[in-house]
Amino acid sequence: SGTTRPMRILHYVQRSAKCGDVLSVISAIDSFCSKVEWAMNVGDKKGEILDAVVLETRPRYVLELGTYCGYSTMRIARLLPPGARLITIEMNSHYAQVAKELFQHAGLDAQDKSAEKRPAGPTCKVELLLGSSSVLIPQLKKKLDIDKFDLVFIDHWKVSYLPDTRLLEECGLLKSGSVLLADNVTCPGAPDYLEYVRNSPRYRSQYFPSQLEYLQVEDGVEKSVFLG
Ligand SMILES: Cc1ncccc1-c1cc(O)c2nc[nH]c(=O)c2c1
Ligand SMILES: [Mg+2]
Repeated sequence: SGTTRPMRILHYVQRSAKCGDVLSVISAIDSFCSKVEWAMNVGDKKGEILDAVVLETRPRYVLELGTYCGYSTMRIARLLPPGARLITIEMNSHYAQVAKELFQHAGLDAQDKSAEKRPAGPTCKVELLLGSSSVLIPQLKKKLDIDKFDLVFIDHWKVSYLPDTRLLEECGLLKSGSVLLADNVTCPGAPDYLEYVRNSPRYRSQYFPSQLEYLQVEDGVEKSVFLG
């Protein structure tokens, strides 16, 4: 039945955002999703909290769980210094394809790591992995030569927040001071994840109240520092 929502976002951006200008791509997505059609980007309000946490953490290695159209990937990437690496995992191949095309429009040097034809080692900041986070997380050290993540942005599916966090711990991908930032802990909600990070002695957790993207509905993000 014609186009999908991610395609409509992509077409709007291609028509109205300036090539090579990541800020204009971000604001074009926000204006489309607030004026034309809602979509599950982290959005501008929670996006400002994300920005603040990225700037405060100054991460060199970032993991994002849930790329969707790449809106938060671009918000994070624009604040990272050259040499930093941002790995984003998406299990929906259509979402991943749209994200890649949005990165291209934004002039973000992004690479589809699942593609065969790629130069060895990271030549660019954003590395998009296609697949399930529970399958890919245990492969990150070996396949991508990553040791620990300084920041993890969790924004995929609420039932996966807790198991994937436990997996990150078990795979030795977190170090003392690593920051987890989880979207949607109020809406749609991730109660088991919240219970865990708020009660575990291994985390210091803080809730940032906000609103669901583009709506007047309450939501918030949870920042949890791993204590090792
Ligand atoms: C889709 C939706 N409907 C009503 C209320 C909230 C949502 C919603 C919002 C988000 O920011 C999401 N982020 C990642 N993954 C999601 O599934 C998701 C779902
Ligand atoms: Mg979200």
